Formats: sequence, structure tokens, C-alpha cells
Amino acid sequence: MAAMSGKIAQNVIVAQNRQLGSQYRRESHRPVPFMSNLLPIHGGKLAWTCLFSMKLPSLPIYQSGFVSRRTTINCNAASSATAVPNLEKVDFLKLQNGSDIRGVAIAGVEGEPVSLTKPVTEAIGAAFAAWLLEKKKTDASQPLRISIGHDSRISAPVLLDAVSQGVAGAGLDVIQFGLASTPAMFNSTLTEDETVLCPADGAIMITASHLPYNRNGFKFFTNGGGLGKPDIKDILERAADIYSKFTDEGLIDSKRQASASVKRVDYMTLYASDLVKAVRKAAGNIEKPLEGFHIVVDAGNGAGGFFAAKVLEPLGANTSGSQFLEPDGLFPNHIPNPEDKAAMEAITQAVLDNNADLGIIFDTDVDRSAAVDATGREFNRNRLIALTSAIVLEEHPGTTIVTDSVTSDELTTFIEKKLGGKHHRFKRGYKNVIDEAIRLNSIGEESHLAIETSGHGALKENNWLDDGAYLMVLVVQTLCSNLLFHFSSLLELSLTFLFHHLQVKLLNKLASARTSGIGGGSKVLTDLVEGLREPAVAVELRLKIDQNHPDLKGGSFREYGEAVLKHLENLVTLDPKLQKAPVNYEGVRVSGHGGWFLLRLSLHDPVLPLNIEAPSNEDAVKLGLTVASAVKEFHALDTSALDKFVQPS
Ligand SMILES: O=P(O)(O)OC[C@H]1O[C@H](O)[C@H](O)[C@@H](O)[C@@H]1O
Repeated sequence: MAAMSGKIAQNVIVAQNRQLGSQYRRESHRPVPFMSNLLPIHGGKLAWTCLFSMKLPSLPIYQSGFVSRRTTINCNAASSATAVPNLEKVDFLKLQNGSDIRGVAIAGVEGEPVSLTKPVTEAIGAAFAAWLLEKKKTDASQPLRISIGHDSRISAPVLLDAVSQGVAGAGLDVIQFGLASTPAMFNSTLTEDETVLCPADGAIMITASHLPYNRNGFKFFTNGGGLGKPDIKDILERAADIYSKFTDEGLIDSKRQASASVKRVDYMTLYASDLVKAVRKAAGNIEKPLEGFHIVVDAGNGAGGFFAAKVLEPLGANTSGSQFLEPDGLFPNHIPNPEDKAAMEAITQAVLDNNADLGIIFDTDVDRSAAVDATGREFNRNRLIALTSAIVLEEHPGTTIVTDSVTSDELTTFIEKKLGGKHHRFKRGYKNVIDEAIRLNSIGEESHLAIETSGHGALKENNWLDDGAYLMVLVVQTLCSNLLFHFSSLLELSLTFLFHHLQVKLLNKLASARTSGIGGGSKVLTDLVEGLREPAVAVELRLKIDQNHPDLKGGSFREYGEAVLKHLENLVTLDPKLQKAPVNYEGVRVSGHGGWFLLRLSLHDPVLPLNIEAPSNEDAVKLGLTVASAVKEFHALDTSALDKFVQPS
């Protein structure tokens, strides 16, 4: 990778306590400026002007088997995450959300007490460090380094402070990136560039994706990819153990010394410039392949604002009219989520108001994306999958496209009849679809694309990395591909530029069409999904399970949800107008009345999401009534949205 201009922005003050006293003690800390002004943290609410402090040695040494040094880090400000004599009991395993950790980080929302406290977060940082040390089987002479980035959430600075303490307290070096995207964090484990202290041995992204402002969480990466469920469970078990010893002075080991460091680097500038180079290369080494294109970006006040100024503009695109690029963790404009109706309306309006060729929208941490064409037609959900499938199937005829469970029957027809591919509808969850595609390849079934209606997408050529921005690169490459797009160079670059791959792919498509003089705007993209039939009605209703309701009888919401699904399944078999999907991996999926519905358990919330698609409102209501009659005896379920939907208008 090329050297970046920003270089290392700063060394946060690191006091290396090589000669600690014989007692583990809570040192006093002299506040030292955090020097955030040296980092381009995109302004906005997270451009910390405050002083920020870390008091690392306030915790006992973690995991005595591997920690050989102790660290004192003085930044300035927020209080130490530690020195809490009577810590609350915490069920760490409840923080697991599939292959992520998620919790509540901001108090004030009724019924949602803070679960990601500073000590909990610090324990999680220490646990990841312990896990990584064990995985890498390193000798302690070379400290491992962990990169840490975050999205725009207002809890980010506090969690960054705490998780950094956990990592550095375990003797590992911390490299803070500031505001970053999830894909960039993974990429930092692959980047070979000492000016940004990469490759990192492990990476942590502080994010709760599109969830509300009060939540936050962690995603973890090594150069092997994102950690899976068993690893997350392992880390949480270690964290619980570390946490339980926080007040245990018996852990003190006088012989240990500390020399871990916390540094800050401007990684995102390097990362963005590498994406720019990727598109240029794929476009035949043209400096500004997007010249003449007007592309508006909506980052929803998440971390994706960089895509306009640092990727599209250097490529020649006009990005005027782009909106919500400034990070603001209260998300005042709309939820940063390409699945959200208001979010899609906002980017569509921006495209129309600006007569733009294309609109691009990201989620908070930029691993999901969607596009809007020049006519205001949305490329999200099934349409985005159809578009990406068309591009991938051009390159890999006959390949299997793995999707999540809420994709439409029409998408199957489109992929199989129009594009000649195979549609494998699997489970919800980006990790589920990616793992399934990898599994298929391992048993000899070729699959090049795993993609969710949520906008998460991963390509085999991109090492199965889940990257919304790379998806949009695919679009733009498509636009410029007819004359200039070289697949071999895309392949080569995509092995290097693992993230933002899908966005970049879409950008390429756009640029190639322009160069070859095919129509204006983004017609080339619209043409690619020609033939995808779409239902007149497509709704998702989310039925919440009240976890405190006596109907749960002390059981979990999952057990309750499973009971609802079983009951629905039994009812469906009694109705001759309905057919259960012959192959189904999640929930109850049923065809009938010209459409289908799927009721399933949410991956992480006490919710049963219900998707209904039908050729008319009347048919959709009929399907809805089937579900309504099945759930009416389940009093812990909030069925108000469904009741409203099936009500005669
Ligand atoms: O099951 P749901 O509540 O609809 O949420 C499902 C979503 O959960 C998380 O956000 C995952 O990152 C997504 O990959 C998944 O699509």
C-alpha cells in the first residue's frame, strides 16, 4: 500500500513503567492532552476537543499466564474505567449477539439499563487481548498490536477509553483510528504499512450498527476475518472471569512491568486513497473516471461521510447535495440503515432534488449500503441483490447466490430464470450467509456472492469480507466498465482492497457505461435488473415479545418465540390454501394467495419479524390474518402492528 500523507498523527502519551513497585497499586495520573486536533475526526459531535484520560493500571493484571508488562497511559479526561470496589453482577453471555457483542451504553431509555459499563468494556478489551495472545502464541518480546475504531455513537469516546485500557492493561499495544468503518478495521489487519502501524494483529470496531443511539457494541477481527460465535462466547467468558477479579488484590504480581502503548493514526485517509486507486486501476488507470457523474451520498450521520470527499471526489464525481455526512451519534435525520423506509426516502429525495446520476447510502459503520438510480428507483433489499447478482453472474455464470431468508420468490425467479444462476435462500444474518457460501464452496458448489436484504454483501473475490462500500464500488465499476473495466485488475485490486468493495464495484459499473456512451445517469444499472418482478405489497412488521410478561413463565423470549412459531406451523398445515416452503432454514415461511409470508425470531431482539409480500393489499391481508389468528393467544406478543395491518380500511 502506498504511503499516506497523514502518517502517524500522534503518540498518545505513554508512560512506560518499567520499574513498578512491589505492590500492584492504583497510580495517580497526570492529565495529558489527547491531541485530538491532529486527527481529522470529521468534525461533528465526535471531534473531541475535550481532554481524555486513561488510567490504565487501575486494574489488576489480567490473565496472569501471559501478561508480562504493565502500562501506564495518560491521556486526559474521562475517569478511569476501574477502581470500582463493588462491581455489579453482570451476565456477560447476554451481551453476545451472534458474532458481535451488543449492549446498552447510554442510560435514559426506559427498560434498557446500561449493560456496557466502563468496567465491563475494559474487561472485554482485556479478554480480547487474552484471546488474541493465545491464538497468536506470541512470545512477549514483540507486543501484539490491536487497532481500535468506532462509529459516530455518543458513547464511543467512553468505550474507546475503557476498551483501550483493557487491551493495554494486558500488555498489548493500542492503535486508535478514531472514526472508522467496520470494513476498514478488518482491513487494518491486512495493510502492510508501518506508517500507520499496520498490520494490526487484531482489530476492534466499536459499533452497534444501525441500532438506536443508546446501544453500542464490539466487532472483532484478525487477518483471518471477523470472529465467529464460538470465539465471541470464549471472549465473553474470559471477560466475565477478568471482571470477577477486578477487585481481587491477590492477582497482583510485583514482577510484571508495563510497556504497552496507545497511539493514534489517521488510517481512514490511507484506506480511502487505496479505494480511489482501486477504482482508477479498474477503470484503466484513468485519473478521474467519474468525471461528469453527479453522485450524492447519505451517511445518515454515521461513519460513512468520508466516501464523498475522500473517494468519489478524487475520482472526479460531483457530490454536491450529499447529506448527513457529519458524524452525529444521536442520528437526528434518520436511522442510518438502508433497510429503513425514511432513510431510503431521504436519499431518493436527494437524488431527485439534485438531478443526480446516483445516490449512495450507508449504515452507521459502513458495512451495509444501498443505491438509488437517477429516476429515484431504490436499489436496496431484493433489487440490490438482483443488481449485484447480475454483475457477479456476468463474471461467474451459473454461480450460486446465497441470500438471507427474507428475500422474495421473484428474486429466485430472476436469479435462476433470467440470470441463469442458482439462488440459495438461507438464514438472516450477514455472518450466516457468508459462512454458508464458504461452506458451499468447500463442498464443491461454487458461490461468489453472499448478500442480505439488509445491504450486507460479501464477495468470494474479496475474501468474503462484508463491506457495503465495496458493493458500491462494484456499481461504479459497472458504469465505467464497457470500455475500460478490466476484470483481472479488479480481481487483483479486490484482493488488496477488501472493504468498500461492493460500493466500489457498483461505481465501476457506472463509470464504464459513461465512458462507453451508454445512456446517461445510472440507466445501465436499471437495465441490469430489468425483469425482476416486484410485489405490489411488501411489508415487515416487528412483533415485540414482552420479556417481563407472566406468559413467559420464567422462560426465555426465544423459547416463547419458538412456541409461537410451532403453533403457526401447525395452523398452516390445516389450511389447504397455504403451502409451507419445502426448503426453509429459519422460521415459518408460507406461500399462498399469490404471495408469501415469513415469521421468524429476530437474531438479537425479543422480536418476531413478519415479512409479507403479495400481489395486492387484499392478498397481503389474507396472509396477515393467518398469522394474526395464530398469535392471538400469545399475550406477551405485541401484535398491534399486525392488528392494524389486517384491519379493514
Ligand atoms: O433479525 P433482525 O432483527 O431482523 O436483524 C437481523 C440483522 O441483525 C444484525 O444487524 C446483523 O448484523 C444483520 O446481518 C442482520 O440482518
